Amino acid sequence: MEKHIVLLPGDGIGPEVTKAAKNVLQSVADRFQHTFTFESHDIGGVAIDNHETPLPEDTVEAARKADAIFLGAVGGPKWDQLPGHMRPEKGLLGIRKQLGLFANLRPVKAFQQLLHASPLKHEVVAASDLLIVRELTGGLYFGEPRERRNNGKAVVDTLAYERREIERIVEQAFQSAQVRRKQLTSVDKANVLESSRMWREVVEEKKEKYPDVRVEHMLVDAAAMKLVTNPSYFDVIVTENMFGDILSDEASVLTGSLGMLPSASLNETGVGLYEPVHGSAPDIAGEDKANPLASILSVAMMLKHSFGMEEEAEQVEAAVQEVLDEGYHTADIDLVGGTVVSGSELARRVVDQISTSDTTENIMRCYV
Ligand SMILES: NC(=O)C1=CN([C@@H]2O[C@H](COP(=O)(O)OP(=O)(O)OC[C@H]3O[C@@H](n4cnc5c(N)ncnc54)[C@H](O)[C@@H]3O)[C@@H](O)[C@H]2O)C=CC1
Ligand SMILES: CC(C)CC(=O)C(=O)O
Ligand SMILES: [Mg+2]
Repeated sequence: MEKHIVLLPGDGIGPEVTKAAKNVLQSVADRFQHTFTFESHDIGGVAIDNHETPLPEDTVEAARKADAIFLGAVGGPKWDQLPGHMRPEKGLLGIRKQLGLFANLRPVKAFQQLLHASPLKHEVVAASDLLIVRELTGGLYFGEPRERRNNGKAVVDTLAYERREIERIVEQAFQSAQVRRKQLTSVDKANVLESSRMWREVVEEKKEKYPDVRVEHMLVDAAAMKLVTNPSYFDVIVTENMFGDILSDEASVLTGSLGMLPSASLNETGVGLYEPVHGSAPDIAGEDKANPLASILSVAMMLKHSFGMEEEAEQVEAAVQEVLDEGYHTADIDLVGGTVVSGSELARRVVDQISTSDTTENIMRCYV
C-alpha cells in the first residue's frame, strides 16, 4: 500500500519523538513492503518563529491531503508570554478544530514489565485496561467569549457544547465499548454544570441504541479518585474536553510514565491525527531522554485506525513489548533493574525488533 503521512514535530521533545515515530513507520514499510512518504510542516512555537503564526495555512492544507498525520508536541517557555491567540497551543487546538478531530481515543494499559514502575501498588495497577474517549473540539478550550474584563479585574472562559457535538462523541464511546468489555462510564459534573446535565441526557437517550453496553454516570471528582484507587473498575470512560485532558494525564500514572500514553484523534470521515498524550517536556528537551514509546504506540494506532493494517500494528506493539521484556527503558521509568537507555537508543531497538522479529505472539491487544 502507498500512504502519505504528514509529520508535525512541533517543539521541545516533539521533534525527538517524531523522529522515532517516522523511523518506526519506515521499518514497517520496509518489513511489509508498503511505501510510506513523509512531509514535515511547522506547528506551534516553531511555526510562530518561522511564520509568525502557530498554525500556518500550508500546514493545514498538507494535513487535509494526508492519509494520516503524526504530531509530536507543541509549546514551551519561550512562547509562554505571548497572548492567548498567538500561543503554540493555539496551533494544536486550531488543527483539531479545522480538521474536525472531535474524538480523542486514549488507551491506558500498563505493560507487564512496567507494573512496578507505577507509584501505585502493583496489585492496583495490574488489572487496569481502560480507554478514555475525550471530546476534543468543544467545551472550555474553544468556547467564546474568553477575555479579560473590567480593566483586567475580571476574566471569563466559556464552556459551551452543541447537543450534536455531545451526541457524536457519546456514539463513538458506545461503539468503542461494544468492541471492548461493554462497560461505559460517562464522567461529568452534573451536580453543578448545565453542560453536564445535557451530557447526561444525551447518554441516557443513546443507551437505548446500545442495549448490550452497561452504562453509568460518575462525577468527575469521584472518577479522579477511583482512577487511582480502583482503575480496573473502568472499561471505557467518555467525557468532555478538559476533564478528559486531566484524567488521562492522571491515568498515565498506571503505566509508569506519561511517556507511555498514545492517542488517536479522529474526525467523522475517519481522518486521523496521532500524537502522544504528553506535552513538549521542556525540562528534558534536547537531552535525548524523551521516552519515544507513547509516539511509537501512536504509530500502531495510525496503522490500525487509518490504514487498516492490523498485523503491522500488532508487530509494532509486539516490538515494544519485546524491548521492554529485554529490560530496556528510558529514565522516566522508575524501575529497579533493567537498563536505562536514551530515547533514540530505545527507538532504535524497537526498529531492530520490527525488522528482525518473525512473531507477533504475546501481543498486548489493548489499542482499540
Ligand atoms: N499535545 C501537546 O502538544 C501538549 C503540549 N503541552 C505543552 O507542553 C509544555 C510543557 O507542559 P508540561 O505541563 O510540562 O507537560 P509535559 O507533558 O510536557 O511534561 C510533564 C512531565 O512529564 C515528563 N514527560 C512528558 N513526556 C515525556 C516523555 N515522552 N518522556 C519522558 N518524560 C516525559 C516531562 O519531562 C515533565 O516532567 C507546555 O507548553 C504545554 O502547554 C502540554 C500537553 C500537551
Ligand atoms: C496543550 C493542550 C492544547 C492540550 C493538551 O494538554 C492535550 O491535548 O493533552
Ligand atoms: Mg494534556
